[in-house]
Amino acid sequence: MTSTPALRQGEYPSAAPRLVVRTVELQHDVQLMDLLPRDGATVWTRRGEGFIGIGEAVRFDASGPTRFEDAVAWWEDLVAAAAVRDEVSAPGTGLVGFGSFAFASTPGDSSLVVPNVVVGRRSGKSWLTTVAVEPALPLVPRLDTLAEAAAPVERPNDVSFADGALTGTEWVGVVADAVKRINAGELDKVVLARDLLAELDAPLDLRWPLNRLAEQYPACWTYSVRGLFGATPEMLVRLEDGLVTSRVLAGTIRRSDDDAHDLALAASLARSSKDLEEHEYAVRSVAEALDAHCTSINVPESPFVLHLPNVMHLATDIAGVVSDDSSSLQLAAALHPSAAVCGTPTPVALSLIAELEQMDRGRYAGPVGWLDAAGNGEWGIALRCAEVSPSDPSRLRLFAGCGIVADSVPDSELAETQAKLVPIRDALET
Ligand SMILES: C=C(O[C@@H]1C=C(C(=O)O)C=C[C@H]1O)C(=O)O
Repeated sequence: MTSTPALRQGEYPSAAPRLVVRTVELQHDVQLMDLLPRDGATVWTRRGEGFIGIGEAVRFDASGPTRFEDAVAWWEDLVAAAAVRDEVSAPGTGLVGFGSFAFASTPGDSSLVVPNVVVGRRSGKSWLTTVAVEPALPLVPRLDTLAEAAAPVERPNDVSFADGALTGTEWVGVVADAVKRINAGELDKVVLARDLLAELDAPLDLRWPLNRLAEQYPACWTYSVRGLFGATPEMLVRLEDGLVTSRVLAGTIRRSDDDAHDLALAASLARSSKDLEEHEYAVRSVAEALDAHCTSINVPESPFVLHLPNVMHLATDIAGVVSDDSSSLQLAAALHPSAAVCGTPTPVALSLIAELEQMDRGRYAGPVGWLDAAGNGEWGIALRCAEVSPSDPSRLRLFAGCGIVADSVPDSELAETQAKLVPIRDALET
């Protein structure tokens, strides 16, 4: 498969590379995760549907405050120049890009990738898209050769975890500082995160945690883009044929091992004024940002409780009809950072995060997802994730954070981060 060197912001020639793209329907059903090669792939999947992407036809790397608009401009040029033969013509067929964006404007490290091969599956239909950079022609792989390339999955042998930027105790102190600043009237809500380091005795075979996450967290979107992988329960924005939806989460309670007790916990979460307040900030930030791009937004009056195997969240599904020609990536840019991962007011929360967390979030809590040439796409928030070190594939950083409001109890917030780290820790260990 051919691949071109990655282009950086400001480096790409004014004439975008001309891609030759071909999508064909597959006559038999596929198991996406069975097609993943050992040496990494792009993944976006939920309940067996979605995509896997192999190789890299072109990639755009961006950073800084203009990372989204630069990626949007690059994508528009790419779409305008591409020669596409699409025999399926549905959202996610033809030219598709996969992206992962840094949470913060600095230092930042964001990418949009077009794989050489994309296999997609949706509503019982499967398709294969191949991409080449002219003058090369797309190599149409046989799926059985892809499956053969998928060598047996290697299970991690030995994993050890260590504190990241701060110890648990130090982080509790930081949360206590944030509560004081909230009570002093500086801001209403801030989302504080911490990182954990993982070291394996050999380079990680990403297929191992990806398979675990997809199996164990079917309500979440399992993703992997350039070494950032996880299973997120939060959909920042989905755009399909003009209809926009968003799943906002904020307000969390840990699950017990007892289903009856969990029901009582879910009821207490739905009544908790602290969690409802935290949730309201997040819903409002998304609804206000979408309002500028939509007509007839529907925001349910009260949240429902989303049950995941490790935690339960207050959740609100917002829907609207887009009134301008924004693509899903432009909407994601408009919504980021929502108060679910940043706080209220946004600029104050952003600077408090930079001051208190003492770490670079990287692409954690940034948008991760895909878009097609028509602008359709899905952008989740990169949560419940780990980032593989680009220089050493046996080292990873894991992340988790919590919304802090006036009534937050620092020790409970630490316990909440531990519960949120369970999916990714288990996926590396079991
Ligand atoms: C920040 C994270 O999660 C976010 C914060 C939540 C909360 O504070 O209750 C809940 C879901 C997410 O919006 C994370 O998982 O790292």
